[in-house]
Amino acid sequence: MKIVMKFGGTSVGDGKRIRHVAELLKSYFDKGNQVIMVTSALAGVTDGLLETAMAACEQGKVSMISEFIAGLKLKHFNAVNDAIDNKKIRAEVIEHLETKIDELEKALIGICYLGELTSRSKDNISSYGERLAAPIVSGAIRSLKIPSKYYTGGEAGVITTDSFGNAKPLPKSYALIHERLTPDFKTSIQVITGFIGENEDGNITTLGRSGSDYTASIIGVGVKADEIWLWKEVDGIMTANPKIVQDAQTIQFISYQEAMELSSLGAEVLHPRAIEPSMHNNIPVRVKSTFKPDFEGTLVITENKTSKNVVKAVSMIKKIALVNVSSVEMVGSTGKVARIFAVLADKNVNVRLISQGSESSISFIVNESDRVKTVKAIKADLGESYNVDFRTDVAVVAVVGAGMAGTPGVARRVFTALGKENINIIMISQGSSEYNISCVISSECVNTAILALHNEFELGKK
Ligand SMILES: Nc1ncnc2c1ncn2[C@@H]1O[C@H](COP(=O)(O)OP(=O)(O)O)[C@@H](O)[C@H]1O
Ligand SMILES: N[C@@H](CC(=O)OP(=O)(O)O)C(=O)O
Repeated sequence: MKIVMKFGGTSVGDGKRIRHVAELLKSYFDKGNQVIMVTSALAGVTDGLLETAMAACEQGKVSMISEFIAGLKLKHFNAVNDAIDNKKIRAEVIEHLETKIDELEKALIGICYLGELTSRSKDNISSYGERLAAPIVSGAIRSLKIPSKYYTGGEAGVITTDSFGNAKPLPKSYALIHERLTPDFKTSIQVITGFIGENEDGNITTLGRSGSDYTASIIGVGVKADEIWLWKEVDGIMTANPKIVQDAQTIQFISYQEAMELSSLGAEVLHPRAIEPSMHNNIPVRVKSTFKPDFEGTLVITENKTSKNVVKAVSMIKKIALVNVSSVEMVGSTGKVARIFAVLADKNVNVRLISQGSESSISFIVNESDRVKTVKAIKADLGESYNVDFRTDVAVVAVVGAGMAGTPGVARRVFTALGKENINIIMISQGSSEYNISCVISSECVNTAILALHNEFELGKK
């Protein structure tokens, strides 16, 4: 079988875990599978890079950069020592990392002096997490006597749009990936950096936070994989975030559509766009635990195998703002709502849920970090006769499942379960697919709400 396997940041969190990942890859390769690996950065590294770049821009302290670089070196050199036995390979990898880390240090010092951090330089800096991880993983595989090469996303053929921080692959990527990766497919395990691509001018771009899942899907389509496996720290896609609901269960089968809805409604287990390329090419996606390789996890496929559950999972979105726009000018006139969303699209604001209560008002959810930009943009474009305000003390809870379509009474059960816990529903939204019902509630109640909905739809242990 031809399998693209992606390992997340926790799975490659340190040298011991990388060694475990290399052994896992070898075991599948030895069984006669053709395996390509997509790696994330070591856990916490992307956050550290972005925080340091922001601090460099705002505070301009070069001393702070030396401290960060020392920590980064230690983390990666320790990982090399724990993951790779072969001394020659170790030395090669360390030498490569030294060069890359020096390059990164210079870039960060440049940001200090310039006091400027463009979205292009932000992508360049944040790409180092994966660019430091890939040589270690590839070295660990070679140390197990399996040939391996590593590539950045761009080198592998992931050529993207220019939208730094949120880039999408250009259609030509798929043929390029095929051309570049196929020759060595059978004889080696190739390691590709997740999360990053390259625009047509050769600048590094990123596919959005947690974008390595998306890379795996893109590479899977390019090499015409039989399956794409996303290895995680959890047992698959579960009925709720297992960190919040203790008796959350692994969902054995889920459709592409349901998985997409679930991830866009806050289940951090998948990047929201990760499923799209696989879905269009009908490639099954398996979500598995690195710590329990024999457990099957979740299979994401076209046809949803029948499930007696109307609702498959519950999810939540935090760190959001609820924006309300109202004006009498909206009553009986056309194009005003379109204009609001056109303004937001122009400012790159992602609108996550929408609800129109009456002709004179509309409410929607944006990421908390976009709240001020949103209000300013609407006021600037539509004028002072528009009343725009926001609140940030809110969260979204959602129930997701294809079985909801055409099944009466689901909304009643959602509202009753929340009502029993005295939770006030501020806004409701349901897509016409009827695959989800989402409610905006006070953020203090979010965990209680998730538990109440998980119980109401009997998603826990039977
Ligand atoms: N419905 C869900 N099922 C499984 N995990 C979930 C769900 N909702 C949120 N999560 C969280 O998603 C994370 C996924 O695992 P992780 O190994 O961190 O993935 P990655 O490193 O690929 O981003 C876990 O931390 C888990 O708590
Ligand atoms: N390292 C990137 C990309 C990624 O996908 O990471 P992870 O697989 O650990 O979510 C990030 O932190 O956003």
